[in-house]
Amino acid sequence: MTEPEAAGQQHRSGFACFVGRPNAGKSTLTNALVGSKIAIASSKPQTTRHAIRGIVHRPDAQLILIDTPGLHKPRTLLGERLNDVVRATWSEVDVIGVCLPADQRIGPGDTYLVKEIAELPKRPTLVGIATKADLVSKQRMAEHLVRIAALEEELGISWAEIVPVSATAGDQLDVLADVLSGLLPAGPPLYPDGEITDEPEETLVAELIREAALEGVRDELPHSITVMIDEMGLREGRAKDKPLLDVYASMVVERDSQKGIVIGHRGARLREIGTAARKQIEALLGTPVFLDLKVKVVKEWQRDAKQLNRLGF
Ligand SMILES: Nc1nc2c(ncn2[C@@H]2O[C@H](COP(=O)(O)OP(=O)(O)OP(=O)(O)O)[C@@H](O)[C@H]2O)c(=O)[nH]1
Repeated sequence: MTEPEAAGQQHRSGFACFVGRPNAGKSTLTNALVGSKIAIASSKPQTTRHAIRGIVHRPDAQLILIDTPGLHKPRTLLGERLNDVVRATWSEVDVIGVCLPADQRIGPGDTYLVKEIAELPKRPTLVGIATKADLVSKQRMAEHLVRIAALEEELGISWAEIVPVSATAGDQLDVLADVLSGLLPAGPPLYPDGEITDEPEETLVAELIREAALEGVRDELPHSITVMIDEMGLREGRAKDKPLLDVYASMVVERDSQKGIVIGHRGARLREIGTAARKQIEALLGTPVFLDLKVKVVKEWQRDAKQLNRLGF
């Protein structure tokens, strides 16, 4: 008998994702719940085809957090496909946590998202999460919670719970984890303990490079950049205690002008991106890294179905 069974509780397991406007605090919250340790396993998820961001292991529950890209007004084929992925993910999780930052008024961006969720044919359980609690007074938080509650009637949804939380201060994280776990179906753990994320290493590395490339230039390159890992592997002939990981990657942009932005004056930007990405990859994988970064222009890759398939979308 496992511990929770002995205590008369049922073990629960399932999937959740966080949604919210950009900067709502979704990533920070995910990291705070999962913890800083990122273990990479090569096994593919059996129960979902979506990217797993992290797994919260508890004696009484296993909460699997799924990553979704943001929902955008689609202007390109890629935009449409991403939105389809988002909706498919939303329909398959058990719980959606809607992140509504307490330091911002609830606005059209938030209601648009919640309306989209309200219109799903199969709607998961919803939890309202008032993020960034540390940034506001008690009184402002109270008003915010009232506004969140009012969305039920305005948009025709219902919250299973509304939870204020601060990911950075660590306040109420345990309450949120309890609430989310409690809403999962009864079932055994779906992943072995210790397995935190099961994205293939190459996907994570590509994501880190993309993050570094977008740092500071988000407005100039929205969605127009993708990263391909051309080759990745431990360098041969190195002493066991001195491994070096070689990563050859290409950043793919749509236009020559974007290539210029990524490369920067005399290659300064490209060097910055390389250094930032290399540090992140080293931190993630715990191995010194040699990173070779190229920039390629693939004209209009976002509109071209063949290119999209080649780039893995
Ligand atoms: N003070 C405070 N800041 C927070 C908290 N959570 C997130 N932030 C900050 O808010 C900013 C956005 O946080 P993210 O976690 O990146 O937000 P996100 O929703 O994942 O953003 P996108 O990836 O753009 O959708 C970052 O600067 C965080 O440091 C919090 O609980 N308190």
